[in-house]
Amino acid sequence: MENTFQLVKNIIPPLTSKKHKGQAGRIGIVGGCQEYTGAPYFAAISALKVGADLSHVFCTREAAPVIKSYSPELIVHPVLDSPDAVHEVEKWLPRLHALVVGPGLGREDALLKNVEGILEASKARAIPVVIDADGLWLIAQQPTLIQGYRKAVLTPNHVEFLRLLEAVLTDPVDSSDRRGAGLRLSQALGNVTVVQKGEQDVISDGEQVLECNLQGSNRRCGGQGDLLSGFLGVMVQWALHAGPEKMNGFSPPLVAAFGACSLTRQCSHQAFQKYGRSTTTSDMIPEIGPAFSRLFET
Ligand SMILES: NC(=O)C1=CN([C@@H]2O[C@H](COP(=O)(O)OP(=O)(O)OC[C@H]3O[C@@H](n4cnc5c(N)ncnc54)[C@H](O)[C@@H]3O)[C@@H](O)[C@H]2O)[C@@H](O)CC1
Ligand SMILES: Nc1ncnc2c1ncn2[C@@H]1O[C@H](COP(=O)(O)OP(=O)(O)OP(=O)(O)O)[C@@H](O)[C@H]1O
Ligand SMILES: [Mg+2]
Repeated sequence: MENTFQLVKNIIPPLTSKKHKGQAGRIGIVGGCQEYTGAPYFAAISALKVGADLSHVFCTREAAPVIKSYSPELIVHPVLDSPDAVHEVEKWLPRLHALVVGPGLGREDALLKNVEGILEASKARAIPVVIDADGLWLIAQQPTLIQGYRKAVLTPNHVEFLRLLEAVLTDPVDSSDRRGAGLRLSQALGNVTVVQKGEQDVISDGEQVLECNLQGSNRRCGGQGDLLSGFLGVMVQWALHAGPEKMNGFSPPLVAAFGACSLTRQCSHQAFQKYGRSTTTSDMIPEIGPAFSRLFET
């Protein structure tokens, strides 16, 4: 794993006085509905805390005031359930470096239809997309939406991964062979990167497999995956910007995913050392800076 940490270090843009606001990352989160406001908040704040300059949330009308009230740092657009949602998001796309689609999105048909349009518009502009949570529900219904799009990264948990396997692979596959199953799924999706979260995170782009088994914690409180998706939104565009020559033969999304997984686990580890059983995802947020320094700035 040591060498892979070096690859992540190579993609981190230096902090210098020569840059203007926005150059380290402008990220959009697509998600947030009546039931779920925490998930898009976690994804959006983690993007900022890892180093993005601006973090936008595109959510439903009802969810917006709630998400805004969590943080003055987020830019919140209450557009996702509007009749022209796709256009409302599309007009921001030229100003965004990456999208994270799914945290707290819910599964309402009308919203998923809008997200379909947003994904098509993002692909047309070659914008990297991280797809998580209910975004993966949509992909399981319609895998062709991201088929062959190498700037897409999927971040399924255990259940979401099994759902994708079932939807995408025609032959039976032994899901207990996590490396083999991840490789097969990625290949079947045309080399979309797949991050299988779990006791070890298994990451594959259909050609290679990386595993992240950095010590995390035994707390499984909700929201940790949302933090991961926000980190990845930022890191995937850092990695693509750094270019393949800095990757030692790995693809940029693979290196970015390894970085995001490591950082999530390190934050979980540090928060658990302080709060033990009472650790929640909110306790991981103040750990982002120290965890990042520890892993990538030493
Ligand atoms: N504070 C919030 O607003 C949060 C909202 N969330 C949102 O909640 C929505 C549903 O996400 P879920 O992740 O619950 O997905 P699902 O609704 O597909 O539920 C998966 C279920 O499987 C269970 N499960 C997880 N790991 C398992 C394992 N290894 N073996 C067996 N069962 C397992 C979970 O407890 C969960 O009940 C998404 O929109 C998500 O973003 C979550 O991100 C958590 C935090
Ligand atoms: N058994 C485990 N041991 C150690 N770390 C784990 C374990 N399971 C998951 N993780 C870590 O927890 C983080 C979130 O993964 P998880 O599977 O809980 O995602 P999720 O269910 O999508 O979370 P969320 O509640 O945000 O939707 C990842 O960094 C993953 O590495
Ligand atoms: Mg999740």
